[in-house]
Amino acid sequence: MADLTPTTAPAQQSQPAPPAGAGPDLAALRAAIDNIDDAMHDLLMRRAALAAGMAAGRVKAGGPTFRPGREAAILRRLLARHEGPLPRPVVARLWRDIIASSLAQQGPFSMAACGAADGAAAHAARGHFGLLTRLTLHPTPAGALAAVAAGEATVAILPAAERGDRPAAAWWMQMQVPRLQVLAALPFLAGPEGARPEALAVAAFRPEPSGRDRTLLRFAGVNDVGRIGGALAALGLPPCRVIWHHARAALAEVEGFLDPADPRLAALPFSSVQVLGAYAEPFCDAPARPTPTHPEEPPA
Ligand SMILES: C=C(O[C@@H]1C=C(C(=O)O)C=C[C@H]1O)C(=O)O
Repeated sequence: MADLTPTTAPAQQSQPAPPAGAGPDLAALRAAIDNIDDAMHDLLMRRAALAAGMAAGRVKAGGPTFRPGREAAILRRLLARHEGPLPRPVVARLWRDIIASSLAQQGPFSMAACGAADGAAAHAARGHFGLLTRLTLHPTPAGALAAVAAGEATVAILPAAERGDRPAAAWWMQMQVPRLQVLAALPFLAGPEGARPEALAVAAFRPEPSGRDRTLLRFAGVNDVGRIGGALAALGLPPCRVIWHHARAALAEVEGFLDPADPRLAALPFSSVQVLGAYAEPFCDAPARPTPTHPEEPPA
């Protein structure tokens, strides 16, 4: 691990003199912060060069540059090891911006969200892919999906499906699969346990597992939606959630990353079951453990 202990060596010789009254401790701490900033900046430049090199060197062999499963695994690892006063949402914010910039290093990347600029989908899109990623707004989810299908945007950001959505809002019923797939849920850092994703990202390629995933299954022509949960559970796929629509369609969310060729799907007693995609299970936030500044008092 890098030695980040405060040193008195200034990072730059041209620092302004500390204000009158500021003691040597303040100057030493500021010098330590300057050294850390330089070290972080060096590492960020090295990271960006590696990401840019992946695209330039065709390491990805023409496959998609956007790999949400890998992104989720990175954030999950960092959030799990995180401690101290820096809030976890800040860690997620910083890395989402770093990753969004590395996507931009690797080729064109843009988003199509439905709704208004201050709407939920645009907010989730900006939160996940940063302020600098190109965003186009579409009046309907179908418009955002059409932009991705036409290659005008890399990902569509759509509100997460809810029971009782009007037909025009229930985009999952019409989405063209397998060409389009759900491959991420936003935000990755969820609120307290049980919080649902605000939005889903859809693109024209297959999702990849992140290690902890959920798969979305679309059922069409369903006469008795009440049978879906039991039928899935009987095959070892108990759904976390089933939502349905009066047009005899249902959307079930199951634990794990399911391959569309998984034989259990063909064994389901429904005429049409399709994998709509999968996403990394969001990380549930818990208060960061504070770093003790004093040795703990022994119990009385
Ligand atoms: C660097 C990569 O490309 C993208 C950027 C990532 C990053 O900045 O860590 C991770 C996954 C990809 O979406 C990669 O595939 O590893």
